[in-house]
Amino acid sequence: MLNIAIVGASGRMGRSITALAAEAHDVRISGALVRPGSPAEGTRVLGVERVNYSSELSLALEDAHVVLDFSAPASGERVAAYCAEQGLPLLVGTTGLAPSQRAPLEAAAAKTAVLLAPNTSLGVNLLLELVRRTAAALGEEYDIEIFEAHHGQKVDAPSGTALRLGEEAAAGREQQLDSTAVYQRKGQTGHRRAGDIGFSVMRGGDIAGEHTVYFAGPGERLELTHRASSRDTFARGALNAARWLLGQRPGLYGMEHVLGVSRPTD
Ligand SMILES: NC(=O)C1=CN([C@@H]2O[C@H](COP(=O)(O)OP(=O)(O)OC[C@H]3O[C@@H](n4cnc5c(N)ncnc54)[C@H](OP(=O)(O)O)[C@@H]3O)[C@@H](O)[C@H]2O)C=CC1
Ligand SMILES: O=C(O)C1=N[C@H](C(=O)O)C[C@H](O)C1
Repeated sequence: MLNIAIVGASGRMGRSITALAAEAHDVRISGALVRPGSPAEGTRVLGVERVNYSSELSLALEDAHVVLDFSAPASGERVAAYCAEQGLPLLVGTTGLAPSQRAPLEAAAAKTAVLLAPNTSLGVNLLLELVRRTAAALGEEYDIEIFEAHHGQKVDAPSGTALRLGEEAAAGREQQLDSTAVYQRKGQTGHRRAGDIGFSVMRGGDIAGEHTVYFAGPGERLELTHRASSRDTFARGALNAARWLLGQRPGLYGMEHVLGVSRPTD
């Protein structure tokens, strides 16, 4: 039985993972890290088991074989440092990480397996590969724009997935996203600069997650879209990643390693 501890267990993703884990025969939720003072703190009965929902890392993660973090950027460093110290494999699904919040996660990978996955769905991870190849094949004559739509409770923008799609598109053109990304347009913007990668964002309702990459060229437009119809698709991917993480050597991984999707730069 694979013991999984969740950071962010009472959130939307945490609840979805907990529900799917209850249906699986090979995994169980062994603990959950919650914020100090959270109403979720205490002992919960999950199925026939009593599970610690604690703000103490050592209690929340004590029986874990793998840790899944779907919470907020602020908790990442503390969790990653503890996982590194204990040699506990860690999946970070949280998005909206600033570079200074990502660095401690990368540092933890020297001591344990760390999987950074802004999107754990199978479809999006195939889309990343398609986008890189399409950008490489079409070149700069085709303008790239990325659109994403999510529910109104999402707190970061653009989504972590949209940013990864942008990185793949830029890499397909042998460029860096930092030097090509355009996140806002308003007023007298002037002509579109060749090579720009533009982002636009919609928030509303209960949209689980939608991403489209447009390649707009002379006389035609290619659109590659992924639509998640349920959060369960991310939860299923997270459980599969947890199964894969068990026994992995220390290092920094992505979903491409879990899914066996090759990347030209690997
Ligand atoms: N990788 C993927 O495939 C996916 C990633 N995500 C990402 O996962 C993250 C969570 O999304 P979602 O579940 O919708 O968000 P929610 O806001 O529903 O849940 C976040 C949870 O994290 C908890 N939390 C916040 N800060 C801390 C902390 N410092 N320590 C412990 N727990 C904390 C919150 O607790 P409290 O309720 O007390 O505030 C809450 O339970 C987001 O970054 C989102 O973008 C989402 C879907 C898929
Ligand atoms: O917050 C969400 O809901 C989601 N966040 C992830 C992201 O920012 O890319 C993944 C998914 O699209 C849902």
